[in-house]
Amino acid sequence: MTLITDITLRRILDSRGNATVEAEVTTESGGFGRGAAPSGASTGEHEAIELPAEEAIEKAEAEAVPALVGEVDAIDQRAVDDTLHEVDGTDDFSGIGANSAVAISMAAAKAGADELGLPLFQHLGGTFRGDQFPTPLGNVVGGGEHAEEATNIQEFLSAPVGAPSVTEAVFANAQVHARIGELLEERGVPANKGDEGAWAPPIGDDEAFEIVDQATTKVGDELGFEISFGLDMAAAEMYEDGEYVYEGEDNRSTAEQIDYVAEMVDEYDMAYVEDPLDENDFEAFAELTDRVGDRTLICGDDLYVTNVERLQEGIDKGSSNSILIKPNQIGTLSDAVDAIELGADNGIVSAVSHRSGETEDTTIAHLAVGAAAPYIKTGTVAGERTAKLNELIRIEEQV
Ligand SMILES: C=C(OP(=O)(O)O)C(=O)O
Ligand SMILES: [Mg+2]
Repeated sequence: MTLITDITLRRILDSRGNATVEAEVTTESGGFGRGAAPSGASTGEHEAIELPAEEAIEKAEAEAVPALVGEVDAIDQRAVDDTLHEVDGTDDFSGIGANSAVAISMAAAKAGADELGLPLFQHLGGTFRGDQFPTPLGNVVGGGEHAEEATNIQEFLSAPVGAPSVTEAVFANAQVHARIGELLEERGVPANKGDEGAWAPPIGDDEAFEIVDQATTKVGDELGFEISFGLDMAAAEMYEDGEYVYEGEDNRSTAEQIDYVAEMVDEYDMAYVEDPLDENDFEAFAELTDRVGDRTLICGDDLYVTNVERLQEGIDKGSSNSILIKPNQIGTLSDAVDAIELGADNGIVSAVSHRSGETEDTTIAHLAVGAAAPYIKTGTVAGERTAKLNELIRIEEQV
């Protein structure tokens, strides 16, 4: 037994400058772990509830800390996460806040790993994990809820599917990002950056497709392996009164949206499309997956919110062949792993993901390796993004 002996919660800054929750967990024999909650901007309607940081801390200090300290073994991640659910008493973590829950869950996992003297990915995944690395999906151009006056589509993602190692894939995405900067400059397009460090140029989606295609092809040719690309359309954010609203273009009906995405998949041979349709439209997702799911990944983020019940509905309806995994959408690492495993048992490919508001926390890099997720989406260049990417490079060196 290695009981948790202390939990400290505090407010720290996230990458947008907002307050978020950081947790520190200490165990009986000196194990220590620290975890911090990320925060989304284009959040799904069905996500677990993030409370204002101060309130989440107060509630967790009153309810969760006394139930964990001196009571639960830090190595037993299921027991930690079950306790968080019990004391919260709701099905969406609105009692203590999903931000407090996920920070404690991640800090306890790290304390457990420290206690065992194991890297976190191995504590999470077990002895036989650590030999499969995710392909990093790198946000290189974007707009939507992540940047003003930029593309309608939230994220254009470099996808180095042919990279021989995760290290080479990480560097490839950085090179694509740099190449896009040059292309924008050549075109005289002034480009700021969005919340995740992707270029946020004032151009239409069509031009962004062209530029990203050009950059991924060029860098892929230079490096000698395939770099495809993909999208996060975050379509729930565009969906108003039964139509997908595109600034500067005609709106699209659901049928037109499906046609548009299917055409773009084939025109650009895209590897991945996240949230192409509204977060409640399991049926439209299924129609699109039926059309193009044999040649690309159709991924549900806001559709599933890392929730096994929603994922089961998607499996039953054939809505997608991929799921995005965000631990803070559901509140604990155990719930996130359950979603990855339910997906894997049903041929659904997982992509473990950051949020647009992030911290230096690197847990998701370990989660992706420990759970053998085929993809990770965690940005390309900004410091809170490279924290995870650099951790993947270190993990690859260790195994
Ligand atoms: C990372 C994303 O953005 P956010 O964290 O704002 O939901 C996303 O939509 O996949
Ligand atoms: Mg998304």
